[in-house]
Amino acid sequence: MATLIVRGPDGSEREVALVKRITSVGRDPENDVPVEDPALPATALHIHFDGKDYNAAAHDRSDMTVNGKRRGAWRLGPGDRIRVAGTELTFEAVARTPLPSARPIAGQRLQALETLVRFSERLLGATDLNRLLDELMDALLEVTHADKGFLILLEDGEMSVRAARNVARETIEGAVERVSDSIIRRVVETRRALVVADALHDSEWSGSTSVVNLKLCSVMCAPLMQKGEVFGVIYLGNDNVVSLFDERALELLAPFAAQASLLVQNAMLLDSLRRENLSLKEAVASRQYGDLIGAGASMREVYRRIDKVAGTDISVLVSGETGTGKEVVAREIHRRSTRATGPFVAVNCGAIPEALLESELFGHVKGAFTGAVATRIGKFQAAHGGTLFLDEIGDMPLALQVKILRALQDRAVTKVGDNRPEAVDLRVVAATNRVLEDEIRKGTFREDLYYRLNVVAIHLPPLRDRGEDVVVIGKYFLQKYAKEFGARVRGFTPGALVAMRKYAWPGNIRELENRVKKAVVLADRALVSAEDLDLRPEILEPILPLAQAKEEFQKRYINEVLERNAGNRTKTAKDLGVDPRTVFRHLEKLEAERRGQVLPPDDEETEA
Ligand SMILES: Nc1ncnc2c1ncn2[C@@H]1O[C@H](COP(=O)(O)OP(=O)(O)OP(=O)(O)O)[C@@H](O)[C@H]1O
Repeated sequence: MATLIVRGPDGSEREVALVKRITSVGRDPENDVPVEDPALPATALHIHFDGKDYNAAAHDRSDMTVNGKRRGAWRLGPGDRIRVAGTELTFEAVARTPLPSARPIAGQRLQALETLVRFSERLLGATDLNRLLDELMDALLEVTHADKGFLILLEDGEMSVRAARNVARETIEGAVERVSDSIIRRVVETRRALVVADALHDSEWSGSTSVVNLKLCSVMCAPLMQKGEVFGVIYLGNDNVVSLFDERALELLAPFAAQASLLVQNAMLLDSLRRENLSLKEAVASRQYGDLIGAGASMREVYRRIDKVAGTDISVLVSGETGTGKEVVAREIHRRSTRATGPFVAVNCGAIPEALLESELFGHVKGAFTGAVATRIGKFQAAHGGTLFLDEIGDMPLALQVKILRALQDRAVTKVGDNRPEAVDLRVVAATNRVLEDEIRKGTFREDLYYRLNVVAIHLPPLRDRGEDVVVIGKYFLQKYAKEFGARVRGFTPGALVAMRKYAWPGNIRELENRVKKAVVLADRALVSAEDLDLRPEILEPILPLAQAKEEFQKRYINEVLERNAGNRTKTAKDLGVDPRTVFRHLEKLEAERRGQVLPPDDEETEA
């Protein structure tokens, strides 16, 4: 490294290393080389290093001589003597005495640790990964005195510059092209930090992209590691000072990089969770209708019907297998109706013993039967001004069906043991998982009541026929219960998603909810697996006779294509390369199945 021997007018002598690109000499203490010489101008000259040579230039026409001759500017060679006023400077291409480190490291370790603690504290409040990384780089520039810093992450083998900062705490534009570089490659390959003292003159690195593009003199690069793997690097440089970094500076950087690795990994995990959360929220929001989640064609048809009937007082009959959301639909109708501020009263007709059902529905007067110690109103009166939800209406005994029909026709009910009818103003939504038409045929359900309740029918498809909705609803429950139980679970494994799509879900959404809830409580990993959901291969794919398996597949496949085509039968037939009558026939069969009927086999099927 080049040096200047500085001799003052009093004969004192000292050696100064030329570590900067431009070194100023003068009387003013602000200069890089201040000299106590009253005759010397405030700044007398500059020595400029152009990457190859050192050039002296007189400042403001000051009287400068080199080797006894007056010069305005001069390319310096070994032993050249510069004189201004009473000061003499001798240029040496190499240091005469070993120089102390360019920057004293003592005390910096403490400063670095303090900065690290401050940074860690900031992490606790950090909400955004990009800002956090910028803060990390700013802290590192402060500690190491680098004037440029880059945090580069390796994602899927690709380098991406996640933070690029200069001392002014500004983002360096176009950083990717500037640093994609052999120095980084070396650090990634060796997994070891690297210091380059005088990069412009180091034959190994002087051609590297970053050194050329950023005109770097000093470079220090350390890996960010997790479980022995490099996932990024911290790259620091200075374009002004050579030999800024040495082994001791590396020692300073090492704990910082180790801690930063943890912090960055954590922050990245948090960031990905936040992003996943947000996209799930968006997905749920775009697939949500009140408390109902799902946006497949069949559910969109359900929403359309709810929209149509909600504002009226029309009776609605909701049908669907157990756990498909019939009560949620009833509540949604109520919530969107003009009765929303009134009560919503649910009665499970199948769960109440027959002897108690009448009094439960219509109330009783004191002494009406043994145990009737006080007069009580029934569910009909409780629902006055609101909506009465009659769940499992198919389980209602015939005798009571007559009374319900009368109450709905007369808009009045009479308590058990009383003979004074009371007016009630309510809307009825009934639900059933039975096929009521069959019950009528069997004589267990009254046709007149059926028509009274079934002014508009809403059918809820089973979960297995709702396509991708099963995943969206599953993720919604996962998120909900992870939050409720403070669990660290953040998603499903790909295997779990496949299993969820394959499984038949006999208990529908209630079963999905229960399985996910249990998995969230018990899971000890971030991702819930098919095993956590108790979806073992044997319950996913029961072995069927080939003909039945073919039929099942065909049914599912046509449903899927129909779903993709938003229910358009002609397009579905065209896509499947079949006659439209095949699709119509398929839908007829589904409808018959829903009613529990069996259609005669087609010619095609008979042949098969
Ligand atoms: N589309 C949906 N999105 C989110 N949650 C749903 C959806 N459908 C149903 N659920 C939830 O599934 C569970 C079962 O729903 P609900 O009780 O309404 O079903 P049901 O058809 O009335 O059942 P049952 O016939 O057994 O009375 C509830 O916890 C409900 O909140």
